[in-house]
Amino acid sequence: MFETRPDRDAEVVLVGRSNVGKSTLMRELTGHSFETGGSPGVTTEPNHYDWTSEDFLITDLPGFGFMSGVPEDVRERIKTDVVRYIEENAGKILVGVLVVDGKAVIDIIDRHSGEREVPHDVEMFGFLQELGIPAVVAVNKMDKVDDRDERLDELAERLGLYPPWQQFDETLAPISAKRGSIGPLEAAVRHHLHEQQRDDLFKFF
Ligand SMILES: Nc1nc2c(ncn2[C@@H]2O[C@H](COP(=O)(O)OP(=O)(O)OP(=O)(O)O)[C@@H](O)[C@H]2O)c(=O)[nH]1
Repeated sequence: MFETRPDRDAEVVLVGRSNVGKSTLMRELTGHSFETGGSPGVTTEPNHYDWTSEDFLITDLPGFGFMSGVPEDVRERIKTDVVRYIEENAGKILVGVLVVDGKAVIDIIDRHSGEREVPHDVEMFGFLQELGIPAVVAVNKMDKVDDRDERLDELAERLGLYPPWQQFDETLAPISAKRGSIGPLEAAVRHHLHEQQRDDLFKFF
């Protein structure tokens, strides 16, 4: 882990609500061990690591949304910090990975959708796109989901992507971090990295 943000140009960030399995996923991606399943919302600062199979920085941003025992103003501050971090580093962030709980995400989104309310996950997805950062949604805990395609179609729809979800496999990556099956996420991230390398190459012509 690094104390402050290392001076590297290529970065992938991980964002997500509390308890979606971000630490479990980080362990799979980096080989480091992290505290998992402890009290939610323990991480309050960005943590930087090396992505083992690629030459870039992977940053675990603090979880946002509901955290039991954490006061509202602290939660708000964490979210503001996360947003600010992404804005300030947007030029270097190659991909934003939004981690969601595949079993719970639809209910959570629907519960928080209203006239004056945009659910955090939907908001974050839109925010990354607004900043021109390719977003990949790591739909975690798929081992708990029976009606897989139906769920993923529903999620696509909530994010403004027209089903069937399979059209968006660079954006929606069903995974199970706990079981170590994260292939779709690695493939989606690589897709965006290569696309950007290609764009960079074309700039010379
Ligand atoms: N069934 C299942 N459970 C998972 C999976 N990934 C993580 N979990 C469980 O979900 C719980 C939360 O996982 P964490 O990795 O601690 O989640 P987190 O997002 O880091 O949580 P915070 O520390 O609150 O930000 C733990 O009990 C994990 O074992 C998965 O793929 N499938």
